[in-house]
Formats: sequence, C-alpha cells, structure tokens
Amino acid sequence: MRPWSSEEFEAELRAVGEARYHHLHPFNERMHAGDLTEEEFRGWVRNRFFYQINLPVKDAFILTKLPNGAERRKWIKRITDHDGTAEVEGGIERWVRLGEAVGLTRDELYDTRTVLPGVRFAVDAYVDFCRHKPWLEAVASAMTELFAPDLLSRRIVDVQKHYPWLDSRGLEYFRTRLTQQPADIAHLLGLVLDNARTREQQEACVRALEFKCDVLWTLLDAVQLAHGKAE
Ligand SMILES: O=C(O)c1cc(C(=O)O)c2c(n1)C(=O)C(=O)c1cc(C(=O)O)[nH]c1-2
Repeated sequence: MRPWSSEEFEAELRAVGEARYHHLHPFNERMHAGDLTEEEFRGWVRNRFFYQINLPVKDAFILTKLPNGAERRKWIKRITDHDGTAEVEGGIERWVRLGEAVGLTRDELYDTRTVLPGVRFAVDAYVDFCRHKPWLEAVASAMTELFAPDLLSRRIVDVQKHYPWLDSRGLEYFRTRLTQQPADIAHLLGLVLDNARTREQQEACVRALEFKCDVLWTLLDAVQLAHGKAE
C-alpha cells in the first residue's frame, strides 16, 4: 500500500482525537458542566497525579531509544518540563499546588498506594508501551497532546466558573501547559510526520494514538466508577 501523504497522515491522526479523546468522556463533561462534588474533584486530582509523575518516566524510556543526540537534546525538555530544574519549578510541583487547592496534602498525593487499580493499570500500560515499543510509536502515543489545548482552555474557564471553592491559583498547571504545548505539538508532529515513511509505520502510529486515547479514557472510567454518581 502506498504511504499516506503528510496531509493525509495528519488527518488520520487528528480523526482519532475527534472520535475518542477524553474530552468526550462523561466525567469530563460533568466537570465542565459544574456537576462534580468536591470529593469527586479531589479523586480526579489525586488519581491524575499518578499519570503526571509517570510522564517523565515514560519520556525517559523514549529518550534512550531516539536515533541521535540532536533528537535527545530536544526530547529532554519534556522531562524537565515535568520534573523541573534547580532554577525552574516543574509541572509535577504545579500539580501538587492544584492538589493543595482541592484540599489534598503533598503526602497524600505521593502516597500512591491509594491510586485506584484501574488508574494504575492504565498508567502502567502507558509506561510499558513507551518502554517496549519502537520509538516512533512511543512518540506517536504522546500526540494526544494535539487535542489537549482546547480542553485545557475550556477547563480553566469552566472550573473557575463552577467551582468557586477552588483557589484559581491552583490552576497554574493548566495555564503553564497552554504556553508549553504549541512547541511540544510542533515537535511531536515534526518527528512523527517526517519519520513514519511506510504505510505500515503510519498505521502503527495511528494505532499508538488510539491506544493512548484508551489509556486516558480508562483513567476517567476508573475515577468515575469510584467517585462519580451512578449514571
Ligand atoms: O489535562 C489533560 O487533559 C491532559 C491530557 C494530556 C494528554 O492528552 O495525554 C496531557 C496533559 N494534560 C498534560 O498536561 C501533559 O503534560 C501531557 C503529556 C502527555 C504525554 O503523553 O506525553 N500528555 C499530556
């Protein structure tokens, strides 16, 4: 089969997000409608923390497989964006502040024994995927980030509107991600579009992105089941 053109390939990737990114999940819809209780919101923040602390771990696995130093130099920023540096606070620390804004302590967030089993399975599956799959597919699985900016912008507005008990300074994580994401998206798109040359590789990237949408979906399924109202 002939490879897709760059435009066709990008359209295939974007179609995955439109069909199954977690903006469509009922738990996210309820968050945006203002329907979550404080307890549900806390449950989401606490469980999503497990995803957050594993992002630099999976990015470190990908780092070991990239083809050359130039690509590693660019990729390493993804790790420091979350872990921070001696001078600059990282995303994980900002997520701790979101946790504090919803009434969780740092110790509670780092006590990962309380993570829901479904969340643990989903996040572990994502880390394993990035550890064991070829780098191109592992990079493609991060492309859910293409669909995140719209969701994050809406989240900032709707959370401030519907959850006045949450100190808006706790939302700094999302505001910072919005400034980081355009460069991340251009980086991911460049890497994947330039390096997936055969139709087989392109289709494997689409499947990687579908898998990652399932990771995010499953995470919210678990949170919804444990904390949410019965549908
Ligand atoms: O809050 C969200 O809805 C959301 C989703 C995603 C995503 O689509 O995977 C990421 C983020 N946030 C995020 O903040 C982030 O740093 C991030 C990194 C990655 C990744 O897979 O490498 N996804 C996401």
